[in-house]
Amino acid sequence: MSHPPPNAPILYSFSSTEDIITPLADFVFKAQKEAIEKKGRFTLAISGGSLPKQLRGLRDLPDGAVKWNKWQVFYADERVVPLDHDDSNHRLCMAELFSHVPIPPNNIHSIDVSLLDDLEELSDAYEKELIHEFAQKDSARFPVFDLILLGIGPDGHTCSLFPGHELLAEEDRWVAYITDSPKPPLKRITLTYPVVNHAQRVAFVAAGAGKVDILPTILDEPQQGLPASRVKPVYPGQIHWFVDNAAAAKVQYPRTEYKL
Ligand SMILES: O=C(O)[C@H](O)[C@@H](O)[C@H](O)[C@H](O)COP(=O)(O)O
Repeated sequence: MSHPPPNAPILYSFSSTEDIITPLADFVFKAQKEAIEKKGRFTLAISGGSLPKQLRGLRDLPDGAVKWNKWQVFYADERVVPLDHDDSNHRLCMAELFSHVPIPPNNIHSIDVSLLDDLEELSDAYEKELIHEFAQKDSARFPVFDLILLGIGPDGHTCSLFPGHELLAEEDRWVAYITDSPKPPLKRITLTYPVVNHAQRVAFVAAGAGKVDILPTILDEPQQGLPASRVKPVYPGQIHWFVDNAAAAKVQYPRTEYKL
């Protein structure tokens, strides 16, 4: 059976980093509304960096608009550190977003910190957490997240999938670990491409001049195979890029206007 080719990414570019906040909140809001109407729940994976802060528009939506109790949140990648450590993506997401909204703590799936010394066990346990959420309810080979929110590094990495790393070729596991991250901390777990590429939607957020030299390679020369370019959700999955003009200054890829 042949599958249609992946959808082309949609690029939205805004005047400033600040101007990303409202459309991004609108986008996440609509994604959760559609998912909850269809299936009664919203599954989200989220990474760290500046992304959690850029989601602050969600905090300003009218009370009751976001059905926080229907959200199931996983981390697209996580540093293998205690949950209150400065490097923890969970700590960051709690501080920037989740501690400000009425989401039940059990709906936020953090790593099992009793397993910090055994990465194999830790990533297996996180995979089991995903299986519990997805396989029993959806019975698919790979989880289909309603939305995965990602950043990119200046080297084109996304999640903890780094250029040239053997994990780029992982085809089976849902969650994998690395002990040799080129960027500290060394130890991380990450969702793999089969999971990222089965999502219904992926949204990348990239802002600031620090991304200006890598974005053209990711968007205009995907054949170079940088980790972020390898995110190609199977049809009908769709990638959306939320960037600012500083980051997109050298990108040729056509822009689309975001409609609120
Ligand atoms: O894993 C890491 O070490 C970082 O979290 C990294 O993946 C970050 O998310 C990107 O570099 C985007 O960073 P900004 O969001 O700050 O641009």
